[in-house]
Amino acid sequence: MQTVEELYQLILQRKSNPEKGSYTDYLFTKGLDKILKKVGEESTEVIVAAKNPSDEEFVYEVSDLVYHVLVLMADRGISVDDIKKELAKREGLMSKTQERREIDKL
Ligand SMILES: N=c1c2ncn([C@@H]3O[C@H](COP(=O)(O)OP(=O)(O)OP(=O)(O)O)[C@@H](O)[C@H]3O)c2ncn1[C@@H]1O[C@H](COP(=O)(O)O)[C@@H](O)[C@H]1O
Repeated sequence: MQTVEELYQLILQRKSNPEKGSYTDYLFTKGLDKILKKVGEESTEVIVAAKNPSDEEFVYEVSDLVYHVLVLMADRGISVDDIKKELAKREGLMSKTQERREIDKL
C-alpha cells in the first residue's frame, strides 16, 4: 500500500528524473497551466461524484484529485510536511474555537 508521502516522493522523483511514458512527467513537461486544468477538472469530478450514490466512484475521483494536488504541490515546492504543519497549527486554533463556543453557551 502506498501512503500519501510515498506517492509524493515518487512524484518528486519523476520531477527530478523524467521517465518515458510517465503521466507525472507528462504533466510536469506540459507545465503549470496543464496541472491547474487537471486540478480543476478533478475537483469538478469530485463534486459530481459526491452527488451520486456510488462510494466507489467518489473514492476514485477523490484519489484522482489527491494525486493531481500532490503534483501541483511538487511543482510549487510545497511538501506534505508543510501541509501537516499547517493542519497541526489548526488543531490548537480549533480547540480554542470550541472552548469559545462552550463559554458562549453558558
Ligand atoms: N495516482 C496516480 C494517478 N491518478 C490519476 N492518474 C492519471 O491521471 C489521468 C487522469 O485521467 P483523465 O482521463 O482525466 O486524463 P487523461 O485523458 O488520461 O489525460 P489528459 O490528456 O486529460 O491530461 C489518467 O491518465 C491517470 O492515469 C495518475 N497517474 C499516476 N498516479 C501515481 O503516480 C505514480 C507514477 O505514475 P507515472 O508518472 O505514470 O509513472 C503511479 O505509480 C501512481 O501511483
